[in-house]
Amino acid sequence: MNGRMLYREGNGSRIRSAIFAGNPYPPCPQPELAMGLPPHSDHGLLTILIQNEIGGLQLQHNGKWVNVKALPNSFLVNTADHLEILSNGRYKSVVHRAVVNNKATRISIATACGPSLDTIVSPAPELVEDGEGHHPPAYIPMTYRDYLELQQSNQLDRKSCLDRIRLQIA
Ligand SMILES: O=C(O)CCC(=O)C(=O)O
Ligand SMILES: [Fe+2]
Repeated sequence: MNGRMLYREGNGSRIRSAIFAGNPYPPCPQPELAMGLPPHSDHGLLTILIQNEIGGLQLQHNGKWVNVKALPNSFLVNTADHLEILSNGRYKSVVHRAVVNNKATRISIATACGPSLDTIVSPAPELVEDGEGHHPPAYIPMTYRDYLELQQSNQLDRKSCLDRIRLQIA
């Protein structure tokens, strides 16, 4: 069973949040017919992932799925949705998924590091050019709380949450 837990810490406007997710993937007799975790990108700024030595994480790169080697005693850091929004699209949120195997249990613990739930996440003003309009804001501002609710709702119509707030730039 997967578990998620929200942790908040800080004072005044500098409150931050971390959401821990424990993901166990038991062996599957027909791994080619199953998916451990479907393709998605993470909310928050960065995700820190710890995993045991059984591989299974794949990243999407140039339209292909690439296996991530599970290095012992290491943290893997993924860029997530709010870093893409804050950087106005300069840093892309990595799309990833977890596949299963028929030999051993894989375990991962992901920590999504984000702002406080009331923070309105929008492109940083320094990265939005108003004069010549080279980099107009590319995402609709939204509180972290509303973003989490949208991501967990059934209103995404098979789109990613990021696609729902991405503005079409002419
Ligand atoms: O198990 C993994 O490697 C990925 C976990 C993950 O993507 C998540 O919890 O968001
Ligand atoms: Fe993830």
